[in-house]
Amino acid sequence: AVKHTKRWLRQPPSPPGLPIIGNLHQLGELPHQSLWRLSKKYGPVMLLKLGRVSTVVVSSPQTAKQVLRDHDLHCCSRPSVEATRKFSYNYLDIAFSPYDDYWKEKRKLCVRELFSTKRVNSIQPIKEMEMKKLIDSITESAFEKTPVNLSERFISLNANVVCKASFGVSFQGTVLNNEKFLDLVHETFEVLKSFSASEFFPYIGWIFDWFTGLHERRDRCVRDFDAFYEQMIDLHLQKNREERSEDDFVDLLLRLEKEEAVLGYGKLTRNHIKAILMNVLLGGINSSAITMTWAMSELTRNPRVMKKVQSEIRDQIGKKNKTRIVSLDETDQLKYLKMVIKETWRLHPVSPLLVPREVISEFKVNGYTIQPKTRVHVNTWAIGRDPEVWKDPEEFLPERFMDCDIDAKGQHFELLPFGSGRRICPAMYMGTATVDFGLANLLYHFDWKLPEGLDVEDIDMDETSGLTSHKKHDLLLVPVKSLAL
Ligand code: HEM
Repeated sequence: AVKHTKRWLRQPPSPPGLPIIGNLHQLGELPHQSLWRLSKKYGPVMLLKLGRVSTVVVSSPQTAKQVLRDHDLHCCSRPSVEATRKFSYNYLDIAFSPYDDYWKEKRKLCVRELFSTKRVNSIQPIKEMEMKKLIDSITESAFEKTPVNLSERFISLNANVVCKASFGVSFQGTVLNNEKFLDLVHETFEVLKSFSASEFFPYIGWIFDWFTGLHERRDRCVRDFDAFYEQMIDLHLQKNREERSEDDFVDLLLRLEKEEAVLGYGKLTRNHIKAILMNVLLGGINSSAITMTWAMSELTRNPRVMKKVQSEIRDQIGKKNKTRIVSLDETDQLKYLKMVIKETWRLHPVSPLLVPREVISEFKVNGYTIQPKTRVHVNTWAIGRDPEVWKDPEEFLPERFMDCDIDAKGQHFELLPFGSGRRICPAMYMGTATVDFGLANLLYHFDWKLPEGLDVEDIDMDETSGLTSHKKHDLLLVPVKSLAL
């Protein structure tokens, strides 16, 4: 009995909960913000009961370091959740798959074949072509003095690039014509973030989900995506490979399937290919677009920073050719732009609670015992606002990164836009390259004004919740062809 009491005492502090639902009602509409407020009262390691699921939330760089670095191996699995199970063909993907040899091999394969620097460079011509189209279309809006919906444009820019790089086609020509493709991506994120009772109330929750129609919506998305992958794979199998100069992601994965690439205890199958394509589609399209929208919103709210970053880009790139695209290599020299992007990630991390982890074996954080099967969230949103770490945390001040070695690569636990440890985003370089390249070009070619009648104070910074958190209301700005060029 003594042992039992001692164990109980070593549990992290918990906010008082209600019977059955536990602390679920305290999550509110924006869980990362509610959990931040709770952490101020209960500390940087908290234990919550979300229905039947024990969840630990850590909210400081020190505790994040213990979880993601010191005890990474103890907690680098993912929980089994019905929604992600369906989208990932029974966890055959990378992001939602549990930690095992299978996952290790899949991840290694993708890092080598899909997310490598070589691949990123090889898709650069596609990016440049799509960027040119975007600049032409924004130039038209500039002539007409009409606002551009940047939130939408960033999503379609990335969707075009990801589709071309992955499937060798633009999504306009597929079974998911035009709007349908973007609608499906949007609906998938909605479904993934919707409250799912089966996640928190095993055995009985599905009744609630069935009643609210969540099951049906989810199944429809999975079916539509499946039809899309099938069409893409068929197209690639039919086509004569010699017809195309460059292998795209589907070519690569089909080649690996044919070569019977070994993954842990098994081989790469058709369903693996589909599950991996799901990660590429959802990870590739959304995260960079979200970052670019937040960056443009912060820059518009902070004209001083906007002016400074534009001067840097225009001074460095030069003014010779108004139609030229700023290349990815050239973005290397744009030190202030990189600080602007880090500052954007500090205040607006794309995945504010990271992707949930599941504990494999017991470990301790700040002396508190964390039990196997517990879910772990790292509240990077809270860490970005911690006054112990950041001076004037609410201020958008890229200069704070001037003489400081904090980068976003997972080694500095104050800033974790890509997570850290074994589960760190494997496409960190690809994501960063997309954001650097996209912002550098839009800031080089255009000045940006608020639509008629709006003031800087009118830009709201409301967020959405979910696996990823984006700006709730679309960002609309009026482009002005830069006179400085
Ligand atoms: C600015 C862009 C991006 C950001 C900010 C971002 C952020 C993240 C974060 C926070 C995680 C979770 C890490 C954790 O659980 O600790 C993650 C995981 C992942 N991301 Fe990204 N990401 C970006 C771009 C991309 C792109 C372009 C792709 C694919 C083409 C991608 C594919 C993935 C995958 C597959 C995982 C799961 C890794 C695993 O569980 O082993 N991401 N990303």
